[in-house]
Amino acid sequence: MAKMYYEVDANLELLKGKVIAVMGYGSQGHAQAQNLKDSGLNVVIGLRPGSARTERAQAAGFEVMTVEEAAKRADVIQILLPDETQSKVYNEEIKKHLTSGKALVFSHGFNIHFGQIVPPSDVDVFMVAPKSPGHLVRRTYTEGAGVPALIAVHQDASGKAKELALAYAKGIGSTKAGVLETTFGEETETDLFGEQAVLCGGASELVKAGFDTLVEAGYQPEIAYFECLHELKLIVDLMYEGGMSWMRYSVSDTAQYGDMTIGKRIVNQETRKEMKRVLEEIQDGRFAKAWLLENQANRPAFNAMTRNEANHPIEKVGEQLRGMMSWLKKHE
Ligand SMILES: NC(=O)C1=CN([C@@H]2O[C@H](COP(=O)(O)OP(=O)(O)OC[C@H]3O[C@@H](n4cnc5c(N)ncnc54)[C@H](OP(=O)(O)O)[C@@H]3O)[C@@H](O)[C@H]2O)C=CC1
Ligand SMILES: CC(=O)[C@](C)(O)C(=O)O
Repeated sequence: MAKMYYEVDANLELLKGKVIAVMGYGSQGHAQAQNLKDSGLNVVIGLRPGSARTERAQAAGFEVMTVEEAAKRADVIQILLPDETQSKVYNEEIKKHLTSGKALVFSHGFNIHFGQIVPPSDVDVFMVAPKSPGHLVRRTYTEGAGVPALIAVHQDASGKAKELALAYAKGIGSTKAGVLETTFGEETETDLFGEQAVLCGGASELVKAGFDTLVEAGYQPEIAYFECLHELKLIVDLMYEGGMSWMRYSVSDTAQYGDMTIGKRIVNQETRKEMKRVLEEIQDGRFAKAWLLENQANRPAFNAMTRNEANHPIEKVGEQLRGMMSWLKKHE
């Protein structure tokens, strides 16, 4: 069993007295910056002039400046910009200020692993990757808890890179939940695979296929939504709490029998073969190349697919039903 690191394994004092620049104030940036600040650390925010997030960051008590200014002032630079923009911003605004003794931090290994950013050898380069969407990184911290995170060291110029990574993980609350050590390559390839084949991609296609099957057979769209999306969260919550066995204990035996007999027809051997092909395309860089080229072409396919997905009937039905479920926690 891999070693997990917790509060006692991390020393926040290593970051006290250092200026931490969080570049970006989006899903991860707003959460990590606020958590670090609430942990008593000195955080500044780097954003592009005119960013819509500037006011929100200032309202949260942060000094906001350009990425270049923040990089100049910082001892620790956390790049929480979109993966596809990090290389350009790094080369134009960060690289020149990444002087000896500083630390460069990431929450996803994409740009290091695929050679889009190549830092100088005299700086620490490490990762602290929360295994959670940013908004839950913040929500769990405010509730006195934390989300699990991965750490990885790419360069250890100071001899303390891992200790600094653990201190940073403690600053965002993750040592309350548990921190696992990995490599930039393992985090990058498993994270890309997870979000494509299981979490976002696999799950949304499974939900839409189920919803479409029921609606096309003439059942009410509301019923299809409750069955295929609303209840999926509840079932996954049970898996999260106690594994497949706890979920199967909690659901009816009828459901468990159907689960164990029909499930393998839905996610079958062909699905597993396709998952292996998806992983190969991640490992050999084909996905990374497609994503970087898509951005260089100003995202024609990304924009078209986003528009088409937003028009799927499940989105309208879901919006109407969520409005009726007053108990549902609305996202910030
Ligand atoms: N989303 C998540 O839950 C997770 C994300 N990660 C990783 O965290 C990193 C950040 O992702 P995420 O938080 O989702 O990103 P978001 O898209 O939510 O936020 C990006 C931030 O960067 C700013 N930004 C965009 N372009 C520029 C630019 N050229 N110059 C300066 N600032 C810019 C945006 O502000 P504006 O556009 O207003 O300028 C925004 O504040 C990525 O590496 C991602 O892989 C890791 C784990 C989970
Ligand atoms: C939340 C997370 O880690 C994801 C899905 O991989 C991402 O948003 O990058």
